[in-house]
Amino acid sequence: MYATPFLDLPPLESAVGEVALPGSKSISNRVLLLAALSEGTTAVHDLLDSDDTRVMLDALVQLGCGVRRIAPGQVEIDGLAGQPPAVSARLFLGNAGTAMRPLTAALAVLGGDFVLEGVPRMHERPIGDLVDALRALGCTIGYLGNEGYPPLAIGRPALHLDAPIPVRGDVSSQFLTALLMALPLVATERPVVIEVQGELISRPYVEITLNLLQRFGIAVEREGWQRFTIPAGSRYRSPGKLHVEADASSASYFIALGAMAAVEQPLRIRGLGEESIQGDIRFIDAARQMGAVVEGGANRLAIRRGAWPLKAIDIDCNHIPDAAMTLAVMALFADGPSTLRNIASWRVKETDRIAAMATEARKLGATVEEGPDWLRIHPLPAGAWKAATIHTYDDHRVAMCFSLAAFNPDRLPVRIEDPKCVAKTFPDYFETLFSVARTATANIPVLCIDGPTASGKGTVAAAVAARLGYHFLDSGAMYRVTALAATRAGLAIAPEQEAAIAALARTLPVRFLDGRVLIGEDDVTDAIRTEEAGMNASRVSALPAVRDALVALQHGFRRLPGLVADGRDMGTVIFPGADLKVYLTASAQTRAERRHQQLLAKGIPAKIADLRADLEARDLRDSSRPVAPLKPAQDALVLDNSTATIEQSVAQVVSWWQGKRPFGA
Ligand SMILES: Nc1ncnc2c1ncn2[C@@H]1O[C@H](COP(=O)(O)OP(=O)(O)O)[C@@H](O)[C@H]1O
Ligand SMILES: Nc1ccn([C@@H]2O[C@H](COP(=O)(O)OP(=O)(O)O)[C@@H](O)[C@H]2O)c(=O)n1
Repeated sequence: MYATPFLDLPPLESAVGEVALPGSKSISNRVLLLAALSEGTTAVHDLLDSDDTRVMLDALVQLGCGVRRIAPGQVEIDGLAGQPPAVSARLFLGNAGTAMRPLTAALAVLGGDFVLEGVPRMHERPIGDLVDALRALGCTIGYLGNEGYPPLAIGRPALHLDAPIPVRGDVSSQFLTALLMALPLVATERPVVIEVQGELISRPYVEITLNLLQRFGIAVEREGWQRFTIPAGSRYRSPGKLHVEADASSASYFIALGAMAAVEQPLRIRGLGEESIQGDIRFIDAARQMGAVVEGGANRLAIRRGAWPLKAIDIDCNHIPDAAMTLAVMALFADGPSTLRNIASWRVKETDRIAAMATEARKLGATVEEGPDWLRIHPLPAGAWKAATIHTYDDHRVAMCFSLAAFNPDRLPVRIEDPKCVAKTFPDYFETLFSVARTATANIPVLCIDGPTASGKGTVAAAVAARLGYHFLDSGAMYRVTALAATRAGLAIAPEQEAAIAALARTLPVRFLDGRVLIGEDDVTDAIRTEEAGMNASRVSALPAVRDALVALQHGFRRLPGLVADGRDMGTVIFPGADLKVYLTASAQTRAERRHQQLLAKGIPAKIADLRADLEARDLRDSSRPVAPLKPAQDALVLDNSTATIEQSVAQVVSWWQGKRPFGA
């Protein structure tokens, strides 16, 4: 996950390969609650690991449920068989509508002393229609903030279930889902009837609910989409084991990606097929209308670009409310204006999604018209795109949708603010995107930090990389590893052994893993950091054939979404076209003192004067060698940080970087 303030997506050109998607959020949270309400233990496989499922699991633990995390994506839940042993709890449900609504209903009919609350946005998402329905059947629910919105206080009910229970269906289908999941708990002696008032929106989500209720032993009788009867004698029983399908809404971004960018080979999706029980699988039909070529199997999909530009679409989105947001960005690549209709529910989601999509698409240069329940997006021709900073409103779908704008024909980058908001349903969304997206190497930004030893290059470069979400290349480590491997192989670090050391360097099984450096399985992180290893590295690095041998390895670090490279010749030789080159330096005395501190911290005694003499010798060798000598690139910005702190140096480099980006303020 990218926990950076923003993530810059370089211009992307095509997509190829296969993705495995996280489990469905809708199925995951329903299954967790149903398992909790059942008799017996349920083993849930392929569960989505995200913010929304985490708050649900935490709530179930607080309610006294046995929850065992067996492996990533696998939990076991001991059902409460309808009676929460905890009679009072204060549950924090984040921004998860799929936790708030069903838990409200279930706890209100079971009764107790509960408070249900969430993040500020959750307290702006209406729940009044569900509360009205629950109060009508005798539940005790109070509003702790604004009337009609969470947080809620739940007390003990005096239930009367003889008359049909009315619930509005035209604001959120989650109200009906909540009642359908709660009422089997009290339909023991007589049937319970629910009547939907108004047109039921988002029906496919109700179908998921009915399908899962069935698996947990509850056969709801349905008359049209207006009347639902929970039969007398209903009792939740665990199905034992249950697999969660991959999330069809998450798949929409990759279906769109295939339609836009899988030109030669199809893009493949695992864990989801055309027969999915999730309504958003019908996004496939919309994508096909826009020109995608989609082939589906039982548990896989393959998507290719068909029509290009995409074909404009005019579509009622009631059946695919979440995935339809993806169409809004695809519409920018269409052959005419596209209209998305019947999307009033977007206004009460994580944010007002109609306003959000319109505002952000306009930043890209698009013409967008919006109404109370519709959106019309005009295509954005080549030459008219702008490099935009996309605000994401703590809404995972806004972030994921707009990532597709990186495929714009003007080859402009797109900045996504707060990229970690995708954690709600798809924590590794951007990593998954980068695993299949392709672009010319020249499009991948590089920031170089070169300079003499102990100037702070490594420290500053790693911090800048972390701030930007970029990869980090510590090129010095490669020379250090090569020198160590040569010494261990009994090779003298001298010109006579140049060819042999170069051959060794070319096939060295070196790996960089979470700050550790490995040769094969051998962890050499500490061994390469001694002063002696630094001096040997300096010697080995003066051998031209060795430098040559390490070029490809260094170029290999230039991967999406970008690279910060630290060394001596990053800006002069390895990445001469880098977007920003910084030459970081400090006085010899300051650098010797820093090294001294560094060694002391490791418990290694040293004298500042000796260290200074050593580093001056190293500077001299590094800067006087004929091949790739240490010197600032002509277009480098020099930063003498003798009197600056690490944080000040990092801030200066990031600020220079921002100045080079096309996003404006
Ligand atoms: N601006 C700075 N002010 C104070 N100490 C610094 C500064 N920059 C780096 N250091 C410290 O100096 C030491 C050497 O930094 P390092 O990043 O290893 O340098 P290099 O990679 O250039 O050899 C580290 O212990 C680091 O924490
Ligand atoms: N791009 C690079 C990086 C390091 N080197 C050499 O490798 C040695 C060790 O590099 P390093 O960056 O780990 O060293 P420090 O600056 O941390 O002391 C340097 O003294 C350089 O001689 C190089 O020649 N080219």
